[in-house]
Amino acid sequence: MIRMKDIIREGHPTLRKRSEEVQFPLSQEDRKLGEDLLEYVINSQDEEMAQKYDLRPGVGIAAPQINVPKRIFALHFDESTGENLSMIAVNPKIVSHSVEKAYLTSGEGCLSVDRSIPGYVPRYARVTVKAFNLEGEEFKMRLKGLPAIAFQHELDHLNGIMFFDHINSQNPFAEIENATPIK
Ligand SMILES: O=CN(O)CCNC(=O)c1cccc(Cl)c1Cl
Ligand code: NI
Repeated sequence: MIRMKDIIREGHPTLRKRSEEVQFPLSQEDRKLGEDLLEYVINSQDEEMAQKYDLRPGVGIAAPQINVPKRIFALHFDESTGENLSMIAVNPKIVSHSVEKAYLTSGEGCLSVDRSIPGYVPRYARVTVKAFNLEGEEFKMRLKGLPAIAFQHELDHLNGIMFFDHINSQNPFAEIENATPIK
C-alpha cells in the first residue's frame, strides 16, 4: 500500500515533469499502479486506516506524486461529502470547459507540499472530461463543484503544475473575475 514515505515533495524534479501517456492494454504494473492510487485515497479518508498508517487525507492522488511520471490519477469522494464519484483516470483530458471560473474559499492543499499556502486557486467552474479506465474503455463526464476542482488539481500534476502556481502572488485573496466561490 502507498504510505506517506512514498510521496515525493516539493523540490523533487518529477513534480515538475510532464508525465507520459500510458499504452493499452495496460501492463500488470500499470494496472496495479492505478489500483494502489485509488486505494491510497480511500484509505486516507478512513479514520482508522489514516490513523493506523499515518496517512494525510486527500480526495485524489496522481502517479507523479509517488515518482511515477505516468498519466494516471485517482479521485474518490466519500458519499458523506455528498459527491458520488470514484475513479481511476488514465490519459485524462479536459475536452471543454466553462468560461466561468470557480475556486475553493478554503484554498487548496497537496500531499506533495508540506506547508500551507493560502490563497484562491482559480479553476474552471465546469469541465467536460475524457479518460480511460483500467480496462481501456473511454469514459466522458461533465464535472462541476469540488469534483471539477479536484480533477483539475490532479490533471495539473500530470503536467508538472502545482496548485500554488495559480495563486495571485500580488494578492492571494484578490477577487477573481467571473468566478464562483465554493465553500
Ligand atoms: O493531488 C492530490 N493531493 O495532493 C491530495 C491532497 N490534496 C487534496 O486532497 C486537495 C485539497 C484541497 C483541494 C483540492 Cl483540489 C485537493 Cl486535490
Ligand atoms: Ni496534489
